[in-house]
Amino acid sequence: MSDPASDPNVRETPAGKATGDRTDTLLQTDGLVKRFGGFTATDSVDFSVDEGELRCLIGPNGAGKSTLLKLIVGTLEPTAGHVYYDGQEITDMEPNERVQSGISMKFQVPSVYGELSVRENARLPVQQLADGAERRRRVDEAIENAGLAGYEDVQASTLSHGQQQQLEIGMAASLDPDLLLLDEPVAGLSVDERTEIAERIRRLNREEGIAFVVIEHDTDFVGEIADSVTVLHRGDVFREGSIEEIEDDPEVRRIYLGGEQ
Ligand SMILES: Nc1ncnc2c1ncn2[C@@H]1O[C@H](COP(=O)(O)OP(=O)(O)OP(=O)(O)O)[C@@H](O)[C@H]1O
Repeated sequence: MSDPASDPNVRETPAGKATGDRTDTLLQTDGLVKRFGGFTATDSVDFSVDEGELRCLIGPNGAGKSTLLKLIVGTLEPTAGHVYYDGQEITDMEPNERVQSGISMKFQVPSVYGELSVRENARLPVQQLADGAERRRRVDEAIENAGLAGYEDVQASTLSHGQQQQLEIGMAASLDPDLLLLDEPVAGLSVDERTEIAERIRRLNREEGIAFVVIEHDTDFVGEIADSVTVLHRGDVFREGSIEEIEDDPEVRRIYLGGEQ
């Protein structure tokens, strides 16, 4: 990564991180707008994540949560606004470059290949690595992080839905990210599977120092894992705070329970 302070083409973050006075802001969006035709999915979103922070993103259906993550990982282009990561503007950076810079994402739609084995799946994200020993280490680490040691040769389609989600999280983590974005990683899972994934996420956060943004609807799960919570509503940040502050906020209750979306 180039030194932003010496590169005149690199735009500094609004927080001024790109200079010598580093803050611990890892990701920041500034006025991020995404329109689909005449519909505004995200409306001037200012959102930030600190290094090593575990932030959950909640909000009613259609609030713009998935859209915001796709804008951060670069699979959608913003209509307006900026994205900064580790002190540099990445708004125009290709998704694969963002991955190399340390942003990884597990999408809402499962992307494990059922006809491949666990090990073959785990090889996919790291197949570009030239160093064979490093590649094998990352594959083993992905399987270990997914809690699937002993399942290496099992066909992925025979895994439970929870194990497949864990495999995907392990694969996303094997890219050695500083920021991992997870879109509803426990949707449709049993209580036990959710607990296991909560532990997995917490361990990656504490032991590997990976910062997370996790989209999740279930506030019990959010309470188990989150350092902080952002509520998105009608495409913009509505509230930010601890899970206790968010749960006690009557306006948040109103947008969830009042049927207003
Ligand atoms: N490719 C697209 N084309 C048109 N509209 C879209 C597109 N993607 C998303 N939208 C719309 O943008 C809005 C926000 O969608 P998004 O998926 O970001 O919401 P969300 O908060 O993640 O919702 P959910 O909790 O239901 O997954 C929705 O009204 C959705 O229909």
